[in-house]
Amino acid sequence: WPPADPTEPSPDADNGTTVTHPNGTSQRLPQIVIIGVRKGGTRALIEMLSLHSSVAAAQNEVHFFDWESHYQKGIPWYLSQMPYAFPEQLTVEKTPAYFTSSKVPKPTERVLSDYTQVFYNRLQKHKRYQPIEYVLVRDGDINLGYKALNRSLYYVHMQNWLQYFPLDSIHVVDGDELIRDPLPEMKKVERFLKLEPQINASNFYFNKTKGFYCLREHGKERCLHDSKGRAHPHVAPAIYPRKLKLTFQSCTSHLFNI
Ligand SMILES: Nc1ncnc2c1ncn2[C@@H]1O[C@H](COP(=O)(O)OS(=O)(=O)O)[C@@H](OP(=O)(O)O)[C@H]1O
Repeated sequence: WPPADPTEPSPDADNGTTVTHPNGTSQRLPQIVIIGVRKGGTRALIEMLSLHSSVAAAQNEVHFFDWESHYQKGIPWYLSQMPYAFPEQLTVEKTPAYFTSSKVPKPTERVLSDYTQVFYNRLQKHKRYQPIEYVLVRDGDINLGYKALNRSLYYVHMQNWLQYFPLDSIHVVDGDELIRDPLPEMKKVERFLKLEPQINASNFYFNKTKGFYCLREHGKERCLHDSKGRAHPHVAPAIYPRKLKLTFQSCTSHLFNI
């Protein structure tokens, strides 16, 4: 399907939530949002979900709810970032940064507020505050100010999402399983989204060179970009203090309790 063209004029449909193309496709706000977690396999998930004929995915990360400069552009801009989809298709976008952004889970008020304000308030463009890069361990203790570490505190971030979204509207994909054996994980996603079962074993093949599963669609094979599945640097075990391991353990158990 033709990707969203940001140079096109803003949509002016009645409610601002659909733009129709002559071939019967339209841009619609996403029914599915992959909120994270960063480096958790979100690109693999959205590409694998796109194998389903009832799914149309936004190609790029949209960063609508977490980047003030995008958010200020309003719903019409968000809509313009969406793929053209046939009526029976679900639209999906993925922005892993949503998961850890404290303001994002509270969408209704923000969206309504934006909807009324956006035409009147385009004056200010804020640049995101760039956090200082912290190190993993500081003074022998865990540095929770280190972003990469903080993002891993799933329990903390999930609490925030659960304040505004019922648990049954959230599906957790196991990123390790998505790497090890993607098909069962994708079948669970299909079931959660109530999609007709369609993704099957022939959609995946293991690529020995890449060391990951790649995708096969209509006879065409493709792997994820080279930036996905890179070798990780070796970290000396001494850098992990005991406390760090305990923190991860407790987070994991909370996540499983959800
Ligand atoms: N099939 C397949 N092919 C390649 N990579 C795969 C696949 N399935 C999951 N992964 C894992 O996805 C990790 C990147 O996660 P994200 O796409 O969420 O990263 S990002 O936050 O959008 O940058 C990426 O992390 P790295 O291994 O560190 O590159 C992969 O481990």
